[in-house]
Amino acid sequence: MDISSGISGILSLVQIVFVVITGIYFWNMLKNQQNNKVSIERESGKELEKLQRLRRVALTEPLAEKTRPASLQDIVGQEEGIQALRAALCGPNPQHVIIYGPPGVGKTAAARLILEEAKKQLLSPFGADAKFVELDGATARFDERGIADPLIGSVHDPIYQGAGALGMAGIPQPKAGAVTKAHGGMLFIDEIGELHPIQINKLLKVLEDRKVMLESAYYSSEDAHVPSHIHDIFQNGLPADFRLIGATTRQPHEIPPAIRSRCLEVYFRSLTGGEIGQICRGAMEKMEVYLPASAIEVVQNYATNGREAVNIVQIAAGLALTRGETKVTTADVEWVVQSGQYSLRIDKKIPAEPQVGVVNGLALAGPSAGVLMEIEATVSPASPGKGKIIVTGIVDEEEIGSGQGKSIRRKSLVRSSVENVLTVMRQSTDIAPDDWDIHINFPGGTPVDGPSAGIAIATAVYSAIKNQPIDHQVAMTGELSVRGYVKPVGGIVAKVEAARLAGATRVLIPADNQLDVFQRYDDITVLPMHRLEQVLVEAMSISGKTTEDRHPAHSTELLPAPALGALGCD
Ligand SMILES: Nc1ncnc2c1ncn2[C@@H]1O[C@H](COP(=O)(O)OP(=O)(O)OP(=O)(O)O)[C@@H](O)[C@H]1O
Repeated sequence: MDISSGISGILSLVQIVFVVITGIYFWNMLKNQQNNKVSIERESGKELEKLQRLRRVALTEPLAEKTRPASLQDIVGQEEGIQALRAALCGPNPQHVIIYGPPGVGKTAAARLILEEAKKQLLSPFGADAKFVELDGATARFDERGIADPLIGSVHDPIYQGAGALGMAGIPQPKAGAVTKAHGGMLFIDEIGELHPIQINKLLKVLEDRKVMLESAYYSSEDAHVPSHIHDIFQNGLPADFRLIGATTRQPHEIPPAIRSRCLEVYFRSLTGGEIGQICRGAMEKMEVYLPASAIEVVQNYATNGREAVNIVQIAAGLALTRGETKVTTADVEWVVQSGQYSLRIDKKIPAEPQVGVVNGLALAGPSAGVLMEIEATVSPASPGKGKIIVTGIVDEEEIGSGQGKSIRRKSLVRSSVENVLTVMRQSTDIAPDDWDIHINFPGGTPVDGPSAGIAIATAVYSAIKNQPIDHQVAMTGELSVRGYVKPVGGIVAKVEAARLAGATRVLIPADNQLDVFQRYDDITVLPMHRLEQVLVEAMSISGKTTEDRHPAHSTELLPAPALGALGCD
């Protein structure tokens, strides 16, 4: 055997060993892959089985869903608000809307139903498949890096999206947000006042453009690997033509003006005890249980809104149903209000009889929640020109503009109103307020502020000094200028409504606040006031004559100087 044949033998052996090793390597690799596949399939099989087991479990329909209003007619007490919603959204040119109102009075329920109502209209642009998309402004936080934004949408860049096919190929993927999901339908943003200012700005841009433009540093219009639909999205935007319904428990002035100016503003009001009772009876029927009148009365006394009413009925019904009964007892409801620590609801009513120095003022307890607010004044003689003023039950000082980088502290507006009242009296009347110690009180435990109590404060002080009672069936609201003019105030509809619900027969409002809708009320007369003299005549005329007797057709002309001879017209 020569050397060369020995070498070639060794080489062949090495080759064989190499081939065997490579073969074993690939065989192992295949086996591993096979094993992986089998274990993934086994794992996936187990998960699927778990999922199917979960899907087979179904509880009965929750009582909260059973009691949810199924049509706009089921929503109690919000006729005006629903009419405004219909006008805004059910016509041929629907508008964006913001619904203001206290919590739990039917804002969400109405918004959820209005799209279906709109679809019934022949000229409505909403198609049969138009979607209603909901988002909660309080939880819809966006990511400042733009990686996730449930409202506007975002781009999953390859670096974040993992090893999917498009990610591997380095292609950014646009992800639609709620504005695009709502395209062609309605986008409902509950608690819209809680959205971050940047989100509001982005939303405004979408409302303006009716589409969303998305950006990514990973996108190149030249890249031939990018699929055409992604080119299309980056170049033309994602469609986002929808109508916005925002709901908020905040006051209108707390909502950014830019969004307010693009929306029709709709107000839902707080519910009366009677309306709470009606909601209670509706819930009872839907839950197929029975509550005696005394139990409904307990709910009426403790629930301050529709949601609380329905919750109390649900828990009380739960107690009865677990006993195997469908009759809910008054004791069940009492137990729920005690254990739930509900507070007794106080529906403010007008006083039983005329009193000296006590006047029914009107205030706002929310954007569309008016309340009757008693204002009382007492006086005692002081040394001439040395009288003191005490004002209690008010906000002393308030901070405004906080949270927006700048805040200022200002003196209470009620205190300013008191000073205006005294100026008017000093200048134009035969009474000298500086000769009296005057105590003005706003009872009720909730500090009040705002200028709209001006005419009420003046009436209370005037009545106390003159020792002349004020008609207990009159309520009033209006700012008083230092020259004795009655200036307009906010929330007039809610305030008139509160006066009406409290049992007032006449309500005095600034002439500039007069609305046609007030003519429709048949249980209260709304009288427009220009000057304080008119206010005093109306407030202190308790001879039993009606307003019609005194001023036919509710004349808004300036009255002659009042017989009271106190305040002169200027
Ligand atoms: N006016 C109403 N008429 C009938 N049911 C009502 C009314 N208001 C509230 N409810 C009941 O309370 C539930 C909750 O009401 P809804 O969510 O509509 O209130 P909301 O005003 O949107 O409150 P929030 O501001 O807290 O979201 C409803 O599903 C309904 O069962």
